[in-house]
Amino acid sequence: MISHSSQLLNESGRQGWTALMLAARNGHFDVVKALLLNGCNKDLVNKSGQTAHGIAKFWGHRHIARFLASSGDVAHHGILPSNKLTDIETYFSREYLNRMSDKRTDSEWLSAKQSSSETVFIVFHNLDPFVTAEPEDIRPKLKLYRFGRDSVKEVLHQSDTMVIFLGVEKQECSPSSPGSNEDGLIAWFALNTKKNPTESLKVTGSDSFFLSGPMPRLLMLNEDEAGIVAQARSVLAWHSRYSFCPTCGGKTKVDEGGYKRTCLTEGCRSLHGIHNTCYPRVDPVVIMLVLHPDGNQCLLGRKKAFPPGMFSCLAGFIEPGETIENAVRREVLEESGVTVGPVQYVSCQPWPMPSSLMIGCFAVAMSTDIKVDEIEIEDARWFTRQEVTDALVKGNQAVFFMPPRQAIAHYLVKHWIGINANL
Ligand SMILES: NC(=O)C1=CN([C@@H]2O[C@H](COP(=O)(O)OP(=O)(O)OC[C@H]3O[C@@H](n4cnc5c(N)ncnc54)[C@H](O)[C@@H]3O)[C@@H](O)[C@H]2O)C=CC1
Ligand SMILES: [Mg+2]
Ligand SMILES: [Mg+2]
Ligand SMILES: [Mg+2]
Ligand SMILES: [Zn+2]
Repeated sequence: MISHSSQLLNESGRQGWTALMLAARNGHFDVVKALLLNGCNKDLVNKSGQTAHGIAKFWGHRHIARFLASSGDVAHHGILPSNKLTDIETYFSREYLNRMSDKRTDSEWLSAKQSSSETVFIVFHNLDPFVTAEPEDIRPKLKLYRFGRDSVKEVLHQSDTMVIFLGVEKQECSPSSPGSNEDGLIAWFALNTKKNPTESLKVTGSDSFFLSGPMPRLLMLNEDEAGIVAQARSVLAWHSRYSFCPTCGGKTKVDEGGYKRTCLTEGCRSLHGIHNTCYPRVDPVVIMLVLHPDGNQCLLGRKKAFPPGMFSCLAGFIEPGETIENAVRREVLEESGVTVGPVQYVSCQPWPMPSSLMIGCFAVAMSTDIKVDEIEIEDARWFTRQEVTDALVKGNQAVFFMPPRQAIAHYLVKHWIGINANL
């Protein structure tokens, strides 16, 4: 019945009795549990002013009364939005290319693509991408400069240039032109150099440059290309930081289109079996919007390094051997002193500075007193729905402001407000 007519969950009959009250009255423990798990409201009262908890106590079903009193965890799920979220796209997350990982070991195919005139090369210098400002916009949007084989020829042959294979354009982005090249696939590669390569690059048009410094300028790309930069920059950053074998300190060579580094020292342990030290890394981070038990406030904090006036969701690195849910609970407790019950995953975002994966969650607070950890953050406060709405709408004009729309923290807050717009 619950799955067919979930609207009946909190329906009441004569004298305001709900299904939960009847289950509590008659001692049906499993029914009480199932109803709560499905999000039924345990705080409703009947016409005699009794809650399900009061009824269970009155009729001597002590285990049910205890469960109803302590089942904050289950009951608080009511504060979370329903699970029916559509697949959510964040900045840096769009997959414009098909990664074609099976081609990474096909060195013949890779070198054929590198010398094909249709292949696209994007160029980084010390991890800063080469971009072009699109002049027609008032606030210029940046586009990656797409080089052809001949324009990067010199750079490609420099000894300090790292080359990685990114993938091929999805067929829907580029209708293949048969005959021009064998499989009709347009491959993309990314290059990174230590020395400024501007002089040896062949650039047409003006207003093209290396976009220096990751933040906030990496947030000015168009959405298709933000995803390409997320992939390229993280892998290139890995190469620039892990040039030697982490196991023995020996020299390594680049394999698999830039997705692997193999140690050149004979007998090195990293050559036997599979070792994560040989592959690009991703650091998982939880970022969470903690919701007050009243459902109408959320917890935001300030790191010392934030610009004055900015508040954001709490965040922290997941530790080895830890689940997403437990990392959320630990980081929130460490940074704000607030204890967290239910945690719900919402959406995630690659964050290529250098290679985090921001895992965005909603979480429900079980306590509300704040005790700020003074080292990692300098302030944390409960903000009302109205205050965060103002911050989103008025931007810098509000009492405080939040990270820009491209950041998942912004998205989580906006999503929470949107879901509960009727409250
Ligand atoms: N706090 C926020 O609102 C936001 C944070 N972020 C990003 O989320 C990430 C994690 O957030 P934090 O609050 O800084 O984490 P955090 O709360 O875990 O504290 C950071 C500390 O953790 C340690 N740490 C553990 N593993 C680490 C690793 N793999 N890399 C670097 N440091 C590590 C370091 O001592 C570092 O100072 C950062 O990259 C930050 O830029 C992004 C958006 C918003
Ligand atoms: Mg922390
Ligand atoms: Mg933190
Ligand atoms: Mg931490
Ligand atoms: Zn080694």
